Amino acid sequence: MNIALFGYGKMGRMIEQIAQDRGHTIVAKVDVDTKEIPYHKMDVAIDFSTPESAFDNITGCFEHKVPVICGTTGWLSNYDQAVSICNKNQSGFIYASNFSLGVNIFFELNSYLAKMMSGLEQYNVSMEEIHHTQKLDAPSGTAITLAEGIIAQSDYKGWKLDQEENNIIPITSKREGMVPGTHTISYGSSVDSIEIKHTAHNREGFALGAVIASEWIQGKTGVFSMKDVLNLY
Ligand SMILES: NC(=O)C1=CN([C@@H]2O[C@H](COP(=O)(O)OP(=O)(O)OC[C@H]3O[C@@H](n4cnc5c(N)ncnc54)[C@H](OP(=O)(O)O)[C@@H]3O)[C@@H](O)[C@H]2O)C=CC1
Ligand SMILES: O=C(O)C1=N[C@H](C(=O)O)C[C@H](O)C1
Repeated sequence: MNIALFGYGKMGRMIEQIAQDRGHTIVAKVDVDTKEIPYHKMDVAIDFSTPESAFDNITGCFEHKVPVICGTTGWLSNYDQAVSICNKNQSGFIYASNFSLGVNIFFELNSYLAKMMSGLEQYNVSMEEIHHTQKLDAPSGTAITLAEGIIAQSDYKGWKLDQEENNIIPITSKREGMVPGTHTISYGSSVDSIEIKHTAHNREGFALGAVIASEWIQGKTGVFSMKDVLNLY
């Protein structure tokens, strides 16, 4: 498979390594200075760039019918527009706030726990995410997906960063050293607490998931999620 990398930073480099190990070829590394983007060479584009550049990168690919796997976070106010450009051009698209198998299992666990806890008024939920100091967005995309998972199963109406309000999930974002990504969800009452936590030890899981998604989307048109790729129940 011929892969183009949009963004060749920490994730782009890790994806290159894993993709080559799985027999794929990197045909382009696109960054802000790239003058001519060789869409005709690409079977798939993988975007791990920046919140500011992701939308233009992705939609440029759709206009050339190149399917896109996007892991960039912090640009989702334009997600619906990206979906309609994908559909209009009969291209393929998977966005995931987190491509790792472990986090996608954690998403399911989070929904299940939220369903069990809904209606138990003695418990309040809160979330903490910790990432490296170079991260541009807060809260993390993964924390937003986790909050959306809780909201779908409960009476919580939304989430807010560093703010306690009725029916709102408070999210705390910490930036420390080189932390690849740690997410904790806590339900607290006056007598006890329940916590679930996912800790990434490195970026390999994210990168492998993105390459597996790229393999999966070959020959497909439409908009999919990692749930489709991993076939989790
Ligand atoms: N979904 C998931 O599983 C994961 C998502 N992420 C997300 O992926 C994104 C990238 O993360 P990470 O690799 O750690 O970040 P990095 O900052 O290490 O890499 C981003 C790269 O994008 C480049 N870039 C800047 N502008 C453009 C442009 N217009 N087109 C293409 N590339 C551009 C940057 O170049 P320069 O440095 O020259 O500006 C940089 O090399 C983030 O949004 C992060 O949250 C990260 C890990 C997992
Ligand atoms: O920026 C990162 O590093 C990460 N970003 C994603 C997010 O915002 O959730 C995924 C992972 O946690 C690492």
